[in-house]
Amino acid sequence: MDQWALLSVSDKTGIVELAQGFVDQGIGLLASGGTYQYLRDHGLTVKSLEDLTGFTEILGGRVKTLHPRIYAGILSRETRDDVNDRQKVDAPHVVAVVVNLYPFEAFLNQGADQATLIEKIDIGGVALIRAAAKNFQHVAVVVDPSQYATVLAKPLHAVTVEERRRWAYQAFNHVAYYDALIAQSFGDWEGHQAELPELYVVAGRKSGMLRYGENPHQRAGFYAQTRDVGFQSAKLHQGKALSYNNLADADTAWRLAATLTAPAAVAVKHQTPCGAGVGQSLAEAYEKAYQADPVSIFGGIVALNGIVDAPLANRLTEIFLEVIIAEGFTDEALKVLSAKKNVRVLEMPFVLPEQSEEIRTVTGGFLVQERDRITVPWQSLKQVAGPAVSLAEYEQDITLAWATVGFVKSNAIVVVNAGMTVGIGGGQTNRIDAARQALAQAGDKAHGAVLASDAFFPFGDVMEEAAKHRIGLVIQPGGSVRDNESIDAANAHGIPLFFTGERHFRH
Ligand SMILES: NC(=O)c1ncn([C@@H]2O[C@H](COP(=O)(O)O)[C@@H](O)[C@H]2O)c1NC=O
Repeated sequence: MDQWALLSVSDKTGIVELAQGFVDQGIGLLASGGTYQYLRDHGLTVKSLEDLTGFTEILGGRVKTLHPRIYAGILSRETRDDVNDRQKVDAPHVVAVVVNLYPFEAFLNQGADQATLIEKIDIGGVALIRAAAKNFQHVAVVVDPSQYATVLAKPLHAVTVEERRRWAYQAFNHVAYYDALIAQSFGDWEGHQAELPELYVVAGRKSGMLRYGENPHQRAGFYAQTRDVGFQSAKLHQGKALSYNNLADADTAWRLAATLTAPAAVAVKHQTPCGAGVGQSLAEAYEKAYQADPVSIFGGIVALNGIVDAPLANRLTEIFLEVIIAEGFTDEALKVLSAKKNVRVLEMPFVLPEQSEEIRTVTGGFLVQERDRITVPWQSLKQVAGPAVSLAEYEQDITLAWATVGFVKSNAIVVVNAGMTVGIGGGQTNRIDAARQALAQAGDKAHGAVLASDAFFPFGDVMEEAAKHRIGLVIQPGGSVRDNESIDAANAHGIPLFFTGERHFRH
């Protein structure tokens, strides 16, 4: 045989057809242990790599294809010296390498333990792929059964060098992704480190192209990350695929609703909450999220951290919502929602990932930070002004106000009354405008309400504004050089003022 294809695959899907295609072209088959057996069992004539090298697979498969005769066969160029070398070691002339790696990712997704995962780290397969991809001028490299149809579309000798380079590109991406998952797992086993790693690797698998990005002229895709739960495992019951903007908005709605433990509903527009409510039931929570701002919620995204039943589904369909996300839906609720074909209905668990990082690009690089986790720091909450007050009485409103303000773009002020956001001021370049916006929206509902600020008050003006609107309690991080202005104003107007000692910018 003049030319050989080397096959070593974990996933045997489609391998017989591919191998038959090579045979039909007069190309001989070389295969590693299990692949060899599989092809033989399917009636193909194949030579085992053990026969070729005279070297038996050892260490339970840890070493099976790592042999100079194999690599000479794959890596030799068509130069006189290389061909001489190849012939000197009696190596075959390999024209195609088909490998798919040990399924490390599948085992990772199943939550396999460390020892199992270590055994799923492919060594020889990666080396075979690298060798063939490096020598793409002369060798075709194939790493995934989804490529087989393309490979079989024409005889191997008719494949152009550009096509082989494209396959090599896929192969190097494949190996890089594979290794990134391994590196991330080792990082996870290290546990929390004081420093972020010197080299930061991001691995994503495209779970589908998005129709477009933020605007129709921008290309976009959603890449799922193995370690993160969330939207990749969400079940879309109905409606078109989510768009780029839908996903970004849905993330804010879902994260805020998942931050709250009481039954909660959150409405979001443009990555900013426009209404949020908590209550005894999900229906009550939604009513509040809706009443918070019945104008902005239209065409928005609503997340509900519980099970939606038919009456709630009916209420939800009274206005147009782009996306409804919930922990679950009863069958009757799904039936009700199915009448509104355009509404995307998404089911997913409301559990925030334990450990996760956020990445944002800037020109020339990317920024990495731990995700902000927002909970009221009850232990360190310090009253710094105003009359004594029972925190238990305000617990629900403080919790909602503090969580919501952490999800509103800075500068952010949120006013909450009776488990409902009555005023949200955000995305302002100064704090007093954010306060004025929130308080104007709250109107009479500001009376006795909780006002939360994502960062400290730089002046006493926000307290003065809060007093004008008869706010009941103020919670803010504190830490300004002019904290005394706010403390004096709170004392003068008899408003309890609490410092959290912790801020929650969102830019
Ligand atoms: N150690 C080696 O020399 C080696 N060479 C190839 N493999 C992998 O073994 C698998 C195929 O093995 P088999 O043909 O025995 O079923 C493939 O996933 C291939 O990537 C190896 N296994 C792990 O590294």
